[in-house]
Amino acid sequence: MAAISRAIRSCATASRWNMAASSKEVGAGVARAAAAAARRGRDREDGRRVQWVFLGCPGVGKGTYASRLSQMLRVPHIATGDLVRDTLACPGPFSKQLAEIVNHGKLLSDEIIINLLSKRLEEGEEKGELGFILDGFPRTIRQAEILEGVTGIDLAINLKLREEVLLAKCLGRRMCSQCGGNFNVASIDIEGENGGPRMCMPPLLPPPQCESKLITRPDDTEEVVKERLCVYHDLSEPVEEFYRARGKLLEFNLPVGLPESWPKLLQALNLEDPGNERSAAA
Ligand SMILES: Nc1ncnc2c1ncn2[C@@H]1O[C@H](COP(=O)(O)OP(=O)(O)O)[C@@H](O)[C@H]1O
Repeated sequence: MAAISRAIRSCATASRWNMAASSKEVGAGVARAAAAAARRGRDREDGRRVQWVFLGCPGVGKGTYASRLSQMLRVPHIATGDLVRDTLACPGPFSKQLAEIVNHGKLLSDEIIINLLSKRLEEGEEKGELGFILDGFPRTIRQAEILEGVTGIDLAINLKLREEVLLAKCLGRRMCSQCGGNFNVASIDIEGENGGPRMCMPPLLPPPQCESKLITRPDDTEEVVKERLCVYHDLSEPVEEFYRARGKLLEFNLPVGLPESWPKLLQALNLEDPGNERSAAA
């Protein structure tokens, strides 16, 4: 990890990322890569843990699924959006400058985001962390090239959901300012596409003690979410192709809510639900 964070930082600052390394692993089967990586993640004898990235539009649920998988596979869940929000919470000219960009739905420069990520990886390394699930990084081709040049990514999981659902989910997001819990007040019930089943997602409401303390992210307004979706299509969607060309992309269309999607995602990743493992062992 120390080597990775140092290398990422030096690539970013000196603009010397290794593009040659990026074409090495073309052809690895997605399912095989997923299964092998998952086995590594669950094998304590093997020093190597999974190194996965989550791709997908704002509001698709990257944070929810990345966080669940990271607990299951015992690797840190590193969300660059969280690193940015921690920085914004520290008052000063730098956070003011960042807020101007983030609250307009734009991406921060590759240099800024890579510095934040390198710092987080260094801190993790000091604590003995192994492997990672990145959420919200890479978001540009340049970020993907830098990452590929310094370490192997086993798998890129690309979550997909219809655009009108993404917008509703972002607008419904709430956080408790006291306990930090994440909720969603949106109640989604829309016609299926091409005669498919209706899409229903019930709200995830806060407990009574959090109700009066709910806050909304300043970048979760309709105008800014629409801008973030445009930025995703322009700058981040090409990253999907980057991993597809290397045989590392797992596309996953989220069926409906979490209870239905989670077991299907585990199935796509060749992972056993720990709940089922427990019942099998009993
Ligand atoms: N990899 C990145 N590159 C550039 N900017 C980033 C990156 N990750 C996060 N940010 C900034 O932080 C904001 C919030 O990120 P995140 O919580 O991941 O948003 P989203 O809900 O849109 O996926 C982004 O809109 C962007 O301004």
